[in-house]
Amino acid sequence: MPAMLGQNQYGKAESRVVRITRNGAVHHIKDLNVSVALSGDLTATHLTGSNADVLTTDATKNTVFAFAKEHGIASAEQFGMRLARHFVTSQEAITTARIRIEEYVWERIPPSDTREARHSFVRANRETRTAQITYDGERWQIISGLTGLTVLNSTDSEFHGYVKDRYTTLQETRDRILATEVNARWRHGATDDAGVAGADWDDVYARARDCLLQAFAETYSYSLQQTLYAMGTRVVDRCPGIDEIRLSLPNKHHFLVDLEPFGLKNDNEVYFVADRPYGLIEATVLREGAEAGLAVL
Ligand SMILES: O=c1[nH]c(=O)c2[nH]c(=O)[nH]c2[nH]1
Repeated sequence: MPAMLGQNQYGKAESRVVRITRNGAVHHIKDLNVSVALSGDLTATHLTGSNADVLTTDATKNTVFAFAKEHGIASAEQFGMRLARHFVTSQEAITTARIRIEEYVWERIPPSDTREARHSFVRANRETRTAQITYDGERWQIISGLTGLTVLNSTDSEFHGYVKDRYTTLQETRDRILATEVNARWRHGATDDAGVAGADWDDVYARARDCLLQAFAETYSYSLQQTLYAMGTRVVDRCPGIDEIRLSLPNKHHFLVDLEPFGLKNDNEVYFVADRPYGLIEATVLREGAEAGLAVL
């Protein structure tokens, strides 16, 4: 029996689109991972190599970004329906469109004072809390921390004035998204039995976490390095039990999508989220006079 073509589909998987809607100074964010799969009468392209009925996967990705600009994202369901309808009704060969969407939910970071929460967010799934305890029969070393605390500022971040060598292509920016996944380890200063006996570890954790979030939200940033230092300093200043903190912050780059080819203006609204490579910014912040004791993460 000769071979024959069975079920087939194609499209662009995992377009990461972030749509910011600006309501004055108060911003709203939608963050989706969109996968498009189209099917229909695509026998010719598989059997003969003719691409006459092939809408490129590149165009399906562009449609996701252009629709985010033109129509906004009210809900993943509504956005997916709009896309699916578009592909099926605009392409004669396409009879079925399957749009899979993961939505990453963001919550506002509450300010430490009475100001309104405007443009700083924390990813809704909780981080992982970590602890490392070392004891030699006399002295304790307690290192606590967290990984995977994902945060984003949709404005109040600039990056310019850096070295421009032969290989520098990055454009300077006065308004960008600053996003990172906070990985932190902090060392408690008390090392004897008396010092650790009364410690409320949950309370210290909650305070350190709050300090990290609030410093991230409240720092007008000229680099992730500067934001990192502000976050570490806030922890050392406000948590008297903590002598040292090491932060490892991947820069989760959000690039503006060029919508000009579709006759659309991108007014800092539609971003492409790159997952790799990423900048990795790391530093330790120490209480003055304390000895460095944290190994590099
Ligand atoms: O905050 C930043 N720091 C950098 O060192 C850097 N390098 C880069 O390409 N983008 C950024 N952003």
